[in-house]
Parts: sequence; C-alpha cells; structure tokens
Amino acid sequence: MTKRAVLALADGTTFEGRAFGAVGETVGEVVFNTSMYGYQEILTDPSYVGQIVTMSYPEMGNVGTTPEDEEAGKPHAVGMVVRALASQPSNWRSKESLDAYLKRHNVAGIEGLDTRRLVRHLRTHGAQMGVISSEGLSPTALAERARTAHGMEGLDLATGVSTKTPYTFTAPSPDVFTGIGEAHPQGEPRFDVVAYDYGLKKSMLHFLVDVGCRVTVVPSHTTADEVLARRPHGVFLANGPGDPAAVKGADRTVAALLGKVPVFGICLGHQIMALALGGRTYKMKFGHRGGNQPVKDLTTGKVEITAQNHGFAVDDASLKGKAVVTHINLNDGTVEGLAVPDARAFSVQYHPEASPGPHDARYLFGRFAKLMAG
Ligand SMILES: NC(=O)CC[C@H](N)C(=O)O
Repeated sequence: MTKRAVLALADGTTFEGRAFGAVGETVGEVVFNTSMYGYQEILTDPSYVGQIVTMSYPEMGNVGTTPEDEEAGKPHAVGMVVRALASQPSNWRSKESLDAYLKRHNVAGIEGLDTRRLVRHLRTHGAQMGVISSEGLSPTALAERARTAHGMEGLDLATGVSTKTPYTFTAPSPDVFTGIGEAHPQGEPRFDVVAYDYGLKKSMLHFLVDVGCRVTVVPSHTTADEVLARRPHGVFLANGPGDPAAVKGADRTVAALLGKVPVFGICLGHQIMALALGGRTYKMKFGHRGGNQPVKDLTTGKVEITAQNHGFAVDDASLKGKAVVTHINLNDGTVEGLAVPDARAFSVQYHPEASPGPHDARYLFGRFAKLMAG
C-alpha cells in the first residue's frame, strides 16, 4: 500500500505526495537537478551528501539501477523528490528498481507532487533546508523542523566522505555495453598522479587512467609534504560535498603544492584551489545542477554544454591578480574555470567526467596529461 509523505521547506511551503524508497524521515538541503537521465549517478555522487535532490524531469526510475552506474558505492543524497516514479523498470542492465535500491540504502523519497511548482519555488526563493517524512507528522511541525536545521554554509562534509587510507586506481573507463574496460590507455601508465579525495566520483579516476595516469587516491587531510614525497607528476583535486571554505586545512595544503607540481581541480577541488590562491567562495541562490549548463571557454571562444552540480561558486573579483578566469557560465556569468599558467595549474567548476551528462569537456583530462608531459 502506498504511504502518504510530506515535503516541508524551511520557509513553510509544504507539498504532499507518496513515499517511495525508505519509509521514515530525512532532513537536507532541497536542491534541483535538470538532467533527464542518470539518476543513479546523481544519487551516488558524494557531492550530494546532506542534500535532497529534486529531479525536474518528470519520470524517474524507468531504467532501474545497476551497481555499474554507481559513482561511489551507495547513494549519498539523503532524499529524492520525483514527479512520477516508474512502477516497472525496463532495461537489460537493470538489477533492481529505484524504489528497492533506495529502500535497501535507507534513503527516503517522495513522488506524485508538482515538481514544476517546487523547482520554480526554489529558483525564486533559493535552495533551502527541507524535510521528507512519511511518519504522519503535521506539515507545519515538519516545516518547523526544516527551519531549525543547519544549512550548508560552514559545513565541512568532505572530510567525512574522504577515503581513510590511500589506494591505487588503474582501471580504465568501462564500456557500458560490455562492462569491460575500453582499450584507452596504451601500455604502461605515463604519469603518477595523486588525487585528493574530498568526495570523489569514480568516473574521474577512470578518465585520468584513460589519459595515461596511475592514480593514488589520498585522504583529504594528507599534507603537501606527504604528497610531494610520492614524487607525483601531477596532483588532482576532486569534487566533494559541503562548503569549500570549511574543509579543514585544504586551502593551506593546496597553496603549498601550487607551483611545485601541475594541479588540476574539479568542482570542490576548483573552489579549494581558488581559496588556496587567496580567492573567496560564496553560496549561490540555487546553484547549478544538471546536464545542460552552457560554459564559454574565454581562451578559444568555444561554448561547451556541461554537467554541473554545485551550490557554491568562486568570487570573480577575489581572483584579480591571482589567477586568470578562463571559463564563464553563459546563464549567469559566474566563474566556471581558472588557471595559473606559471604554476601549471587549472581548474573547472563543472564536470568534464559528466556522468551523467554531455562529454564536451572530456578533453580537459588530456590537457592535464599535456601539462604533466611538460
Ligand atoms: N560537486 C562538487 O564538488 C560540489 C562542490 C560544493 N560542495 C558545492 O556545492 O558547490
């Protein structure tokens, strides 16, 4: 029997729908993603720790789930909001329905509400804390719970999801049709790369391997000296959840690496690189999440359609004299990429590994390899 569920926002707005996934209650920042597909990659991206994801595309769950599509072992989003949940998944790769998958991982979902109204509300009033509950509490009581919940600002969530011990990764990106590694890398890896894990997506590692890297993934608190002692050809700064300015010591560590070794940062890694350079980050009104964000490369004039997932951004003015802004978002003019050519360092706010999303920006992994080749 379907159970009634409520989504209550911190500003008092409430929505009624049906529970799916885990029955119970969950608190998180309510955000929206405009991707039409790739819900499993989205849910398992550790950057969603502490967030309830609303999918703006109306039908979800139609291709089920498979362990192959996980970006990090399990769902990291704490809740999911869907207009219509497919009752019967249909795909040859599917091992489990979305409903059963979220139940097994204890993630609460709500479906059957007007997600168009919710997305417009978040765009107008901003992403905010919210509660999904199927435990019968009144919408007003739930809204009060959302209002008093701690928001994203000031939260170091990266340290909690980072690996506890270093490990080496050498698997090329899999061919989804066979599950077998594509023949991308030829022969022995050419570069030893140390990757800081702030909440790493697996596909970033695959794409580094594809351009000839042997990757050693290290915990977020690893010191610059420990990293340099490994004599890497380059250092990679991964994505991750929470407020970049709250990740303990990360800015000082990265500052100590810049200029000594080529550095490539993505998303949280990009934000931390900006902080290391003396720049500033800020919380956006509702962020960028989806697979259709237009980004202009200011060096070539080319426009890429990019995958994104972030709620903080780098303040353009704070980078003056410290770094070159190389990419901007064509929707709102925000910083999407920066470079410090003398230090052989660059970073992007968007996701060249996509997963899910367009692969326009995949060449950036090759650009990193080129930098390391000298
Ligand atoms: N995907 C990411 O790395 C997200 C970075 C950061 N947590 C933000 O929301 O802006």
